[in-house]
Amino acid sequence: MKIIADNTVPYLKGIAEPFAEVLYLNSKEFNTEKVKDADALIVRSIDKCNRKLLEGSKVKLITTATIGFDHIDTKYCAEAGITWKNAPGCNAISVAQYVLASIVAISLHKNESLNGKTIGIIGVGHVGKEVEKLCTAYGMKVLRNDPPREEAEGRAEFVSLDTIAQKADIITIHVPLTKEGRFATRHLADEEFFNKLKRNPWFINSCRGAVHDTQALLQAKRENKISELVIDCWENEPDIDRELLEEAIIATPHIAGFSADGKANGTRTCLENIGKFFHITIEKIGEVTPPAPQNTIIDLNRFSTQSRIEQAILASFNPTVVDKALREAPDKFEWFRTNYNHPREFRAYTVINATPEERHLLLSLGFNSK
Ligand SMILES: NC(=O)c1ccc[n+]([C@@H]2O[C@H](COP(=O)([O-])OP(=O)(O)OC[C@H]3O[C@@H](n4cnc5c(N)ncnc54)[C@H](O)[C@@H]3O)[C@@H](O)[C@H]2O)c1
Ligand SMILES: O=C(O)[C@H](O)[C@H](O)COP(=O)(O)O
Repeated sequence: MKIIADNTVPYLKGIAEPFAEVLYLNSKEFNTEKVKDADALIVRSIDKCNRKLLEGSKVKLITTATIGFDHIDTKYCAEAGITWKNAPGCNAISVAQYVLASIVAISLHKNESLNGKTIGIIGVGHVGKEVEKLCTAYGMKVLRNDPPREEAEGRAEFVSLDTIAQKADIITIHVPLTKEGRFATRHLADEEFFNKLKRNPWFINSCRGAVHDTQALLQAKRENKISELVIDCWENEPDIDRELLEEAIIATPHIAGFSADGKANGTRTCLENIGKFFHITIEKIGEVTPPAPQNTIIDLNRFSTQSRIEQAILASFNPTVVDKALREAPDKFEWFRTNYNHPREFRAYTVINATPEERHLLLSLGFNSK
């Protein structure tokens, strides 16, 4: 069988070769001619899988190493008899840790405790649930908005978008990008939404850029309806809005889900999908693992007596590092994504010299601690 894989999917090379001919292409090289005799495609969010690419090909399966699948024309796939699969949850913990690290960095910068703040989570699926876990452990109050889940599960656990707008100190969005249907999310955060904000919240978009309306967001920030902005996902990536970059306190090149753990999960899921679909046992799948961090120990005694947990979080992943790089060279948006030094998630670290109280929090955040 023949697989065509994006050559920037990490930890993939050598794993499928024992059972398939594998051709690695960069995103720009994916074209009709190249994919026409492939049985399966392994893709990323930057690889548009639509009629133009697929018509006339013998592709049977598209598997994307991502949670989002707005780059796959699912209607066309249904029409053409092409099965597609994503990797649900693969990098959910990574995104949640990105959100926590970002708000921790802002809280240190502003000298404002997160404890007691209310975070409004819009979209409470794989990512939103992980954000909720971390923020609850951190002593924050959580408001959850998810109309599709509310409709299926009842109202008790959920609030309206208006309630989020009125009551949240921090708003973070974790919905898929959808352009049609009752729950369409394109420009969900628009002028009407921003006009309802009451508490000058911090606003975070680490799902898809088109879920906010850039002009409305800029206006809301300039009118101080939003006090701080964290942007990982942008409209029109990689050609990002430079004014929004200026306004954001943390601006990153769509890397919230880029932990090494999340990337390995995404790759492994793609291989599992191929295995199931074509009835193949993939002997080397166990080799798809993230590398250990250079130093697995975080010693709290290194840090000043205040904010030791916050410093431990930022020692494992600090969004301000990639923020600085992006500001210096916003044209290199995609380059930063391809050449990213994937951090490990909290679970790869053991934090030492914690007090019993600190240890309790560290364990609930997902660190090891002794
Ligand atoms: N920045 C990154 O690196 C990164 C990483 C992972 C995921 N993402 C994005 O985040 C999105 C969410 O990921 P997930 O794993 O939580 O997906 P998911 O499908 O598990 O959850 C999405 C949730 O959003 C809810 N939802 C749908 N429409 C809604 C609406 N109009 N209002 C409120 N809620 C709505 C759904 O009911 C669901 O519970 C992905 O689709 C992807 O686009 C980005
Ligand atoms: O949808 C997802 O999983 C994320 O947005 C993910 O970070 C996209 O990663 P990419 O395919 O662009 O490497």
